[in-house]
Amino acid sequence: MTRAFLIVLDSAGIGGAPDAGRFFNGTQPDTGANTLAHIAQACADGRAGAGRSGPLRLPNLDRLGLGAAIALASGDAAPGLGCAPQGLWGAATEVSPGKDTPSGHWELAGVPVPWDWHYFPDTQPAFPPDLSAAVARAAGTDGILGNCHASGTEIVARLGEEHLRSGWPICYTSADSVFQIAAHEQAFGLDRLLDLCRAVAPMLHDMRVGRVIARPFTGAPGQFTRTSNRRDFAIAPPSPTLCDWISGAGGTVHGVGKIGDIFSMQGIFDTVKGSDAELMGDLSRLVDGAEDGSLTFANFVEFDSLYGHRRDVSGYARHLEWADAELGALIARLRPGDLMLITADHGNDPTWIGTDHTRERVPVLGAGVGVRAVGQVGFADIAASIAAHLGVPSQGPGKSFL
Ligand SMILES: O=P(O)(O)O[C@H]1O[C@H](CO)[C@@H](O)[C@H]1O
Ligand SMILES: [Mn+2]
Ligand SMILES: [Mn+2]
Repeated sequence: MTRAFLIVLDSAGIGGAPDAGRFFNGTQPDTGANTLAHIAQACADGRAGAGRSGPLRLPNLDRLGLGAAIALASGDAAPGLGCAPQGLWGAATEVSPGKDTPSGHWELAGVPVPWDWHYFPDTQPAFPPDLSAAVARAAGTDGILGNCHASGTEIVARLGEEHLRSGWPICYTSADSVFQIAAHEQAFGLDRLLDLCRAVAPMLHDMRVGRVIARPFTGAPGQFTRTSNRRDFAIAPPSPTLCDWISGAGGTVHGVGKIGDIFSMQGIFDTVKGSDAELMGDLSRLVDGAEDGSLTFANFVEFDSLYGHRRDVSGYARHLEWADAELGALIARLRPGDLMLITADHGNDPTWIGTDHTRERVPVLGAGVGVRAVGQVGFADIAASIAAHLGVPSQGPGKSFL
């Protein structure tokens, strides 16, 4: 009996990326960014006391080797973490030329990104006129709102009322290769928003823009809130990923959270979506019920979307402490032959300047294979290791660390 669980804590980086100086938040390079170490430091210094208090408490992740992984990746202090590891632990470095979710996940699944993404300039307007016109045409409106770099919650608060008045979709981008469309679920219509994103996605993908993201929101002016009906329309991976290797060999791949969107469902048998709390329930059911030979591939996005981009240190710390307790309970229920790897796809340091992701190494923490220091590895080695665990040939550049 062998099964694998690959869990991505979206944006839970641990610093130390050797190429961080080539990635930016505004004009400031990401050199020195360290999502988890800086959160631990803020907690220890009493700067993360909203809804929680004291040092960062992650006993289950630390027992696997989180504190040791942070020290290995960056040498930065992470107060409260750093007990003697009792699991598999190491730090992974990305080679893809992007610090976004598809780049990270594809490389974790054995496929580094072979092209340079297209990014929109931080100018107003940010989008070329023919693109804005094509989006308005597809929406059946006389124009679009936004047309700039923005944080999603900020732009909805600023332009939501005008959106209700004009009916025009709010289009914005970021330091990532994304084209995001925000619209009111009831006034504009959720299905209409999803249809619009689906319609314009091929045009954006042809430009090598990684994702078109539907950003539905609800509520009245002054209290707009985004809903969990977000949907990512991503470019398909350039070559077969871990999901295809496994499904091609007859295994089942279950997606939890954004995984189906990130891989355009390629090689994925089924997928569930919802809040992180709902997804943890889904993951728990799969720990009980996933088949022999299967991969359960889960993404928990709220670290990134609710706390990292919002630069909310206390919120990020609370979510980490919640996830630590939940994952600890799941680890205790693993069966002989199960491998659970816990990692991340990029950083999003909530103590950093700006609102964008940060280029960082990520933790590699494993349960089910005893105590093992795997050292510095590559993202693609994670795919090779899971393939090896499941007895499936690896088709990527990575090497198994098992
Ligand atoms: O500010 P919000 O809308 O959350 O958007 C963020 O989420 C996008 C995708 O993860 C990033 O590119 C960033 O723009
Ligand atoms: Mn991500
Ligand atoms: Mn993000």
